[in-house]
Amino acid sequence: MSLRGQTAVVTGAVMGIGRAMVEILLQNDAKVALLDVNKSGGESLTEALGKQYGSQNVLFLDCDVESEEQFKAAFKRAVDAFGQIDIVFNNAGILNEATWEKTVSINLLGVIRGTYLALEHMNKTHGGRGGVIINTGSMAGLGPFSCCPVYTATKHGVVSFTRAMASASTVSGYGVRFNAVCPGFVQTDLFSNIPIRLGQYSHMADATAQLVKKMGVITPSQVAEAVLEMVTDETKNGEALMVMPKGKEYITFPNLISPNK
Ligand SMILES: NC(=O)C1=CN([C@@H]2O[C@H](COP(=O)(O)OP(=O)(O)OC[C@H]3O[C@@H](n4cnc5c(N)ncnc54)[C@H](O)[C@@H]3O)[C@@H](O)[C@H]2O)C=CC1
Ligand SMILES: CC/C=C\C[C@H](O)C(=O)/C=C/C=C/C=C\C=C\[C@@H](O)C/C=C\CCC(=O)O
Repeated sequence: MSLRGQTAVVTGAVMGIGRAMVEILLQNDAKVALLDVNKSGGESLTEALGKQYGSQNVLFLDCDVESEEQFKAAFKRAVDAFGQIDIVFNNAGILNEATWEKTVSINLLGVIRGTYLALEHMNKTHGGRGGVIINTGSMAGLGPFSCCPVYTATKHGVVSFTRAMASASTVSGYGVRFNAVCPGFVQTDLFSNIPIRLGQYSHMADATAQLVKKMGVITPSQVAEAVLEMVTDETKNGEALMVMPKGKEYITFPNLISPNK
């Protein structure tokens, strides 16, 4: 499906899953703003992408998702350059159980901040034209992952926030769909030096390596394809899509109000 005429904002866009998403969006004719803290990497990537897809279709914005001021300015610059925002991929995240407050700040607060700032431009009840917001959760957002409790908590938060926002949007008429992507292990930079990232849980690194061996590892492009499905399929709202080597699966959550349904 062509996304011609649509504009996307991707956080954590320079490497890994974010970078794969940027490429698939450009391949499908969207204009893309890349937000990241990696300024030099972002500038050189954007120059290369500009040569391939047209420099008018790609924009790098130096932005730390922990900073309200930088994030707000980045959305404004994206709107100034492209006219509107239709697609937001709140993807920036880290895994570090030692600096756990930073993990919460980037992985959860960054997603909430990105969502609220995006709504200022997209919300139909405030003059926006609607769209879709995809947040990066994880399989660690669906079940407990004992080697990284804080990372697990942030990803559960992302999944729950996304589902609640989907309901809030429907009830309130925002015209914005919300979905979460929940990958298993993905071959990226984040998936390196695991013992150090686990901090006080580094003694669980061997058990984690066994889990990785059992589950297998996917590529960033496989995740990007799953995200694209939730971007383009207008029936998808409030979904959590798990992505693993054996395939994709939309998660069914228990109905807590009418448990027998
Ligand atoms: N790699 C994996 O196995 C999995 C990763 N995820 C999630 O996917 C998302 C992306 O992770 P990866 O691509 O694996 O990581 P990565 O480390 O390859 O890329 C992360 C990108 O985010 C940027 N970034 C980091 N902090 C930032 C900040 N404060 N503001 C803006 N940009 C920032 C980095 O510069 C980098 O470009 C994260 O939310 C992660 O939790 C989810 C499931 C599995
Ligand atoms: C060490 C963490 C490596 C990468 C983190 C990556 O960012 C990520 O999010 C990967 C998640 C992969 C999760 C895979 C399976 C998770 C399963 C759990 O939800 C429950 C299953 C088993 C529990 C085993 C345990 O360690 O407690």
